[in-house]
Amino acid sequence: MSASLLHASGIHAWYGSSHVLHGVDIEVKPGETVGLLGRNGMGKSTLIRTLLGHVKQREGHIAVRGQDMSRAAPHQVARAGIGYVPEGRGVFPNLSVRENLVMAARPSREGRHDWTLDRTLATFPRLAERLGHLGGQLSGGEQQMLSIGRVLMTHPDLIILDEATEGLAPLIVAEIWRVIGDIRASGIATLIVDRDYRKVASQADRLVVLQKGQVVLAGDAPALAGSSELAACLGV
Ligand SMILES: Nc1ncnc2c1ncn2[C@@H]1O[C@H](COP(=O)(O)OP(=O)(O)OP(=O)(O)O)[C@@H](O)[C@H]1O
Repeated sequence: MSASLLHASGIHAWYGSSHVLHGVDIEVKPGETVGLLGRNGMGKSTLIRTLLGHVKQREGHIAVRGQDMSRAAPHQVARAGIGYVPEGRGVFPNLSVRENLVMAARPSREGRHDWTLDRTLATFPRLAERLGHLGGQLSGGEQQMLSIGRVLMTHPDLIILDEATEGLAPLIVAEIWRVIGDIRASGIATLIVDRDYRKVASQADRLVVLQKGQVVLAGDAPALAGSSELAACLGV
């Protein structure tokens, strides 16, 4: 078994007195695609934000490549090679597309810098056509692409995508999934939350399903996709 890229165990998280995660275990191996599923409000975003260091009221153990990150701040997790495409995007509205991309750029921990501006623009031809536009002038889909492009230019080993296709038109959704496929093919691991559970199940190597802040089902995606167990957990 290959070593973990991200390994979290016994994760608890709270918002004030509200106890949201109850001892979650999750692992992502190098290059692996893990789909995180669950109905609304089951704790997916909270788990992601806890792994990234955004939720301060937390317990449990988080390691990146074996290094303890249980109490790490978000910038330390990012520096360790964990990229995040947040729900609701996260581009600078007053900077141009080029500035948004170039500002984010940094080599990987080992000094790789293969995700150049040119490669990123080749991945997102729409952004290439809008290099001088301000982030705030872009459509929702273009902002999402810019958000993913910014993360790629940080050379992460893992990209966490939280609802990357939410609220977008079908053609744009298809383009985002194409890019997610390219990202996976390039060897970057992904942790994906998306409402389209069938799509997630068809793209992922493994699935983890949350219910009320606990893992209720986990396993190989091909075995779980289309299973009655998965349907029961998701209430579909
Ligand atoms: N900032 C917050 N403060 C207080 N409670 C919160 C906060 N964010 C989320 N919650 C609550 O925590 C629980 C888990 O929410 P979370 O957003 O993690 O679920 P989710 O599975 O990502 O759902 P969704 O798909 O609706 O985003 C919910 O009960 C939600 O109301």
